[in-house]
Amino acid sequence: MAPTLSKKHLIPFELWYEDFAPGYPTIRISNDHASATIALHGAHLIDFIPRDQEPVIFTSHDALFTEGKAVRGGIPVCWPWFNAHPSDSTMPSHGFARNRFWQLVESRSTEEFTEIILQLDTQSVDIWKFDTTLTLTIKVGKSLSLELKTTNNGSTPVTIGGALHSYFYISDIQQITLTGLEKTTYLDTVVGEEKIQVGPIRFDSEVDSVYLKSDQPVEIHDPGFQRTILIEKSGSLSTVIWNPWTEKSQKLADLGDDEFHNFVCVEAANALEDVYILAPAAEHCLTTTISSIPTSA
Ligand SMILES: O=P(O)(O)OC[C@H]1O[C@H](O)[C@H](O)[C@@H](O)[C@@H]1O
Repeated sequence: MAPTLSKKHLIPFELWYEDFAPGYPTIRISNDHASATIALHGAHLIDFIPRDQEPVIFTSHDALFTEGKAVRGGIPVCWPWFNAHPSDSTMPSHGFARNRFWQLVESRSTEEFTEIILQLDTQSVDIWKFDTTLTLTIKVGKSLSLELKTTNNGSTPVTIGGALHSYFYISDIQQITLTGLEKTTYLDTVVGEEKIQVGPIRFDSEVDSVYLKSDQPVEIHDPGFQRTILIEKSGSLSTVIWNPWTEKSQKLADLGDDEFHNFVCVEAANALEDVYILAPAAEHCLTTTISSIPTSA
């Protein structure tokens, strides 16, 4: 059920609510630096557009805005596991945080950014037996930053994985290059082999790779949009790079057949072995900061 929208968090001319679809409220933010839309469902950031620039984040034209379904695109919050559940195939892919309504619990305006804090009530989730607090802090300014914080309030350890599964809007998948992951070992899940990255990443077929032991920033060089997108992160030692290419795109009902040309996912992840076992009272923060830097023609 859609959450109640408290008026006390609104900021005149800067933060307001807008229904994207019936029963699907979003938070709209607009300030001197950028604009952004965040759905209460999944705390899912849907767009981020720095002033005088192309959108930085991709969302599919065929995305569904409905309860229980994650939006194709934006920044899905994958939590408390990444991809398939490690032992139970009946559990939802990428966890449950992206498929439920969150609450807006705080907002703040500064000269540099607008900040919101969203919280998910994990106590009411029937498939989750742990006592945790999950908050997502989003800052919309010149850069976009997200901090996903898990606190273990219970008396037993909790294992946490997940990702800030960012979809980036690009001019053409065959023209971009990704740097920052050179010489890093990765699991190429398309062929099921471990490899070492040689040089920048280029795309000419499906890519679904988990870069291991990687905490370094990644840059998307996009000559078509004359910009570089810098993706920094912390609390993450795995980076997932994904583009479904032709066949897989056709199988995804909420993605247009040709839209793969215009996005690449670079995900600040806690995937495979990179999970955190939180002792009682312990916290884990997964963060990402995204900046779009214009390059000269
Ligand atoms: O379709 P979804 O559940 O949103 O997952 C979309 C993709 O997410 C990640 O990038 C995984 O590495 C992919 O294997 C998966 O296909």
